[in-house]
Amino acid sequence: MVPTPLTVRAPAKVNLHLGVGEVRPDGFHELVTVFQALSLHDDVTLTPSDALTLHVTGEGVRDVPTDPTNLAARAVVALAERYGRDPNMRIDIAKGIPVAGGMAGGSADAAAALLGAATLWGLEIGRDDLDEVAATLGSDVPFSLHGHTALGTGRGERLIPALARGEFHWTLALAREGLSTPAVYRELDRLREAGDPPRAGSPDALLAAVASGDPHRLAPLLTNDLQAAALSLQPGLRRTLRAGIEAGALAGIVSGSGPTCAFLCASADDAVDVGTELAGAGVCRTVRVASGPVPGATVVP
Ligand SMILES: C[C@@](CO)(OP(=O)(O)O)[C@H](O)COP(=O)(O)OP(=O)(O)OC[C@H]1O[C@@H](n2ccc(N)nc2=O)[C@H](O)[C@@H]1O
Ligand SMILES: Nc1ncnc2c1ncn2[C@@H]1O[C@H](COP(=O)(O)OP(=O)(O)O)[C@@H](O)[C@H]1O
Repeated sequence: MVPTPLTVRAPAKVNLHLGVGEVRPDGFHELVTVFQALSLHDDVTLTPSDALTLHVTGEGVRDVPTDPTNLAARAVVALAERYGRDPNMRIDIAKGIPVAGGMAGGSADAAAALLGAATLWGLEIGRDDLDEVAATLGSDVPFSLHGHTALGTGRGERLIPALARGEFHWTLALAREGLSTPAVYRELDRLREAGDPPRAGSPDALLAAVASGDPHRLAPLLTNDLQAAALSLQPGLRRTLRAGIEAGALAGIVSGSGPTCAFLCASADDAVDVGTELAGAGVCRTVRVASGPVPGATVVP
């Protein structure tokens, strides 16, 4: 019998608010963050096989490992070990999320692989069990499973769903080179040792703005403590951020650890206009438009 493949789609994210606290004894930083899942996604297809193999196509394939360090492979192995299953399968990843772009592409693949493997094996486990395995794979993986808009605390893995009304429209400027997440956290630590860069306050006003559905109210509240560190490592991003505002975006922010810049726009049409101007200005590798919030990892019927 020919094995039946199963495809799971998982979204990119942007941090609308990213407050970075102190370094914990385990090396992670204490976070208060508001995630939003966006309509830019990876598709992960699992096909039962007699070996665990990986095949990657699409955005940034050159930089995605096809060995057991790939987060989707690690997800399948972690779940197989926990529930006594055979991890052998073919994993096909169609990437739409920029690699090392601060948009949780690897986490999306891990979340998709977890949900896919649990579905293929018919595991009767709850979301809590899946969340527990997800958090061992990366701080952002639980959010990639859940999607929508959520407040994240701890190292980002403890989630509380947040209310969001309507649809927010984004233009994303993808950079030529990626940024390493640990390097950006280290750069923030260095900047904080050398001075006292401003810190994000409480996310309460931002959460109220997201609930109102009004992008004009949300725009001035977008904040990211990692932005100063990302700009310090890639100073050219300042130009990208300026160009997006000049093109008519309501606000621009580095997405998570960067270097993708995310621009909040007043409408879907504005997002396309901002993208066209940014592409013409030569300040980024390429542009995408996206909207949010969208659901987390979902089996594609
Ligand atoms: C910065 C954020 C914002 O959402 O995402 P990206 O922008 O990279 O997608 C996350 O904190 C990244 O989450 P994720 O990419 O899952 O990171 P992990 O694999 O858990 O950790 C990678 C490394 O980042 C640093 N790290 C991560 C999370 C955290 N709360 N404190 C940290 O200091 C640590 O150096 C850790 O070893
Ligand atoms: N399935 C995967 N997709 C993308 N990157 C992966 C994957 N598995 C491992 N990685 C590695 O994880 C690192 C972080 O990539 P990614 O998750 O795309 O970015 P970010 O952490 O900035 O959101 C990259 O250096 C990449 O080589």
